[in-house]
Amino acid sequence: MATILDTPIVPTVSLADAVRDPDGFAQALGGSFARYGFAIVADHGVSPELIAEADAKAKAFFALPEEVKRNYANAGSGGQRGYIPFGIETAKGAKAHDLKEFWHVGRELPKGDPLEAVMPPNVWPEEIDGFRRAELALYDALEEAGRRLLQAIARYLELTPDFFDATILNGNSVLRLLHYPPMGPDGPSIRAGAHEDINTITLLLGAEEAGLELLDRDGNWLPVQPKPGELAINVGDMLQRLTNNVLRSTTHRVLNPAPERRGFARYSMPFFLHFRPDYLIETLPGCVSDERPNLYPVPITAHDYLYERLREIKLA
Ligand SMILES: O=C(O)CCC(=O)C(=O)O
Ligand SMILES: [Fe+2]
Repeated sequence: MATILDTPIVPTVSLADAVRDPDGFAQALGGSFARYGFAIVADHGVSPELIAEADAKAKAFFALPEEVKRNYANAGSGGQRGYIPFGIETAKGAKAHDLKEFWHVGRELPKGDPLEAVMPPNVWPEEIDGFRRAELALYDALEEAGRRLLQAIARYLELTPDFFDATILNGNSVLRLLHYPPMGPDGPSIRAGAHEDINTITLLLGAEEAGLELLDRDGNWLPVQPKPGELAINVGDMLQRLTNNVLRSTTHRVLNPAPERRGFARYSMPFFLHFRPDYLIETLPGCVSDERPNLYPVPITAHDYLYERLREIKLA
């Protein structure tokens, strides 16, 4: 049988180019969002050692017995911190829950910080040595990569390049460590139902195991196939709203792979980059015109918007 060589549909862009040719990179990134609603980014500055360490600690946690993991299910924080067991998150409007368990890491705040009112404290599994250090290091590195990507997005939108820096300072960003267990050959076909992300942009690591698909502007489901270590980036609802849908929040889902890979678990690590809670999401004037009237005339803070949406996916 002839081998079909898979050429990834969404092309890879290199964040290293942002230093050499900031405008060229901004156009490449923005063009990928315009065409696919996703971008794949190499040379993002998050070191392979850091990724491997964070991944190993997450896997060690998920390998713990269910009753131990449940000690970290932190019902009081609206699903924003600690362990979220199987059977909770349900894509908006979907009947079946997703086949995944996950862990949420949030921002570490100095004691007494006023933001404690809206950002619950982190919890840490005491069974896994070095978990806290590894996950916080990845959180910081992904936040910095996200800031650099937003500088390119600002250029693409013809804003000053540092426009987003202040909007994400102390943002309510969340690192999600995900585990989808292996399935039998006859298992269900969907690992995570079709959804959009709520936040500003998402930086996803660990999507090299097949299954992630995006819904493109023509209504086709296309595979997202980053190579190991590359980041898959998508725009979330908050940036869609701010840009009056110039940048679209792309629907995506995770399918169970072909039967021969069904016996493998999927571990992925999306970083949901958020605006700071008091940032007022008010349509950018440059994204409104006669042909594109303002779809969101009433502004909303990032915090209020987040909680509206978390209730819809049964996390709050
Ligand atoms: O597992 C993945 O690769 C994607 C996860 C995802 O889309 C999400 O958790 O929002
Ligand atoms: Fe997602």
